[in-house]
Amino acid sequence: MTQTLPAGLTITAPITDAQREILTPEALAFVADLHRRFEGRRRDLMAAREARQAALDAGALPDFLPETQNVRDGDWRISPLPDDLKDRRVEITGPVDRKMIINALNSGARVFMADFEDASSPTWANCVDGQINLRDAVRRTIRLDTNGKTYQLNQKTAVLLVRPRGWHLPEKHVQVDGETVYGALFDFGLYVWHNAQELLARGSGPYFYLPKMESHLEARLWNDVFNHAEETLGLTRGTIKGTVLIETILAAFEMDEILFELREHSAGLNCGRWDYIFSYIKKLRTQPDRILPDRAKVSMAVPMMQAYSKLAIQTCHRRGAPAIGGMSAFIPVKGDEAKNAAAFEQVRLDKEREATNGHDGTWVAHPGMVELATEVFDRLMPEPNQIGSGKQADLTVTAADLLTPPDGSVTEAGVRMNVNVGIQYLAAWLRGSGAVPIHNLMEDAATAEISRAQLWQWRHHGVTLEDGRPLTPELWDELFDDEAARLGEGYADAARLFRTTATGTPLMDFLTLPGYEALA
Ligand SMILES: CC(=O)SCCNC(=O)CCNC(=O)[C@H](O)C(C)(C)COP(=O)(O)OP(=O)(O)OC[C@H]1O[C@@H](n2cnc3c(N)ncnc32)[C@H](O)[C@@H]1OP(=O)(O)O
Ligand SMILES: O=CC(=O)O
Ligand SMILES: [Mg+2]
Repeated sequence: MTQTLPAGLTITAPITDAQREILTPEALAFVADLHRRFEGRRRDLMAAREARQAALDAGALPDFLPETQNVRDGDWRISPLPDDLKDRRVEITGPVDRKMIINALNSGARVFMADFEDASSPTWANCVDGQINLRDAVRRTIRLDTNGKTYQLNQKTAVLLVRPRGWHLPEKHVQVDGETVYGALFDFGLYVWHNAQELLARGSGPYFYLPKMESHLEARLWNDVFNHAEETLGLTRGTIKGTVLIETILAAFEMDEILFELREHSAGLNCGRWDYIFSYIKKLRTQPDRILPDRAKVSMAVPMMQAYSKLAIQTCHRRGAPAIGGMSAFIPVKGDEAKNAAAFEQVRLDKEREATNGHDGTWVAHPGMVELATEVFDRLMPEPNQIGSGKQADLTVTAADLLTPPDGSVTEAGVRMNVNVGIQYLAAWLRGSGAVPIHNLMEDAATAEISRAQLWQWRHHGVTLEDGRPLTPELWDELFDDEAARLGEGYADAARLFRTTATGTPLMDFLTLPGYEALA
């Protein structure tokens, strides 16, 4: 069977019969229309990111924007939340793999975020088969027979949210009028085209998580995309809902503005703590007084991360919006009772901190953590959410609170750990797996980004290690090469790529961009 493509659109990848059901001429025409309308603005916004980075490289610091003071001072609220997004106490996340989708929807969590972003390696097969899986999940026909086991949906399942790729990631297999289509519009467009009406008929809606934004103008672009999609698909204005991940240091200064831009479409904010740390390092990379200690020491308990989380809670609640917490990397440990108990204890402490601060829900990485997180939020959040709780209402967060790095040193073990985990993760990503357990922790693209950005920052500034030795380029090379050698020849390609992303000048924007060139 040959594929009829809309005028001007080409696909440079093989298409299976099953994928043809997603890549229909009508759905692709919708994607092409989104591209033609919005690609110019996307490109301008990426150029604005570069200009902002140049100012930060020259020594500027992020601050609250003077030109949007009226938005911060104004008395407005987001549109009322749909019923199925009022109580989001526990949200599980995972890649768009068929088994994971079924397991996550059955996990007992209130919400499942199906991820085309940090947890997915964006191979063509992952991206398009992920859409097949989501279509079947929405229609409740999803089923998998594997290893002698049948997977299908329980009667009661989680509410489905989808995270498309960020504004920066191309979908290299699709061109419109000779230009590459970007992943955000491809993932969003296909999902909303195939599922919006079906979701509404089933009492839910087209709901999204929006990643990695750096300004309210990027949120405005998503809002305009939503408006246009609603008009095209005959949906009532405000049907599409987006929860924005505050996971860049710049977005932390524009939380009110982001909610305002999306106010008809907003379902709140989330603290994407991993990319937030990556963004802090990346944006302030040239500034010697902003060096972070070992990755493991930048926990949610440190002042700068507490300021970020509490500001998200205060901002959201003032606007009638939920403030969802973030992800703890701990997952159940098989075959070691003590380590397993310690992992559960870490998650319990993290979720208790979030619920006590006033978050309206949290993320877990594994079905084994759903019960624990639910118990914590049931105990500390008796209402469906904490929007009216008044928690953090009197808080004052300054720019310095968000920008002051935590105390703590850089150690040889910290350098080695970043190299080891970064290479292992990248090797898995290059093989098509975007989320993997490493040293009993869940790791995804954001881990690798933090790791290589730290390695770059520590090398660039020649930090002094805790034991007094300066991290010279020679010592850095020695530690890197030693860790890479320990992993063995099977990791050579990943090690080479990881090294480039941890040393190139200036620091590369995203390791997934050069990585994507190597993906099928
Ligand atoms: C920074 C951020 O962006 S965080 C958000 C993005 N990251 C993620 O979403 C990562 C989510 N987590 C995962 O992908 C997985 O937990 C992993 C890859 C880390 C570990 O997965 P596994 O190696 O399969 O773990 P494990 O063997 O313990 O799994 C046991 C069962 O739970 C299932 N499972 C594990 N994690 C999940 C999940 N997040 N969603 C659904 N099912 C899951 C497995 O499929 C397996 O099912 P089975 O018994 O039917 O075969
Ligand atoms: O996407 C979530 C994060 O922490 O990064
Ligand atoms: Mg992230």
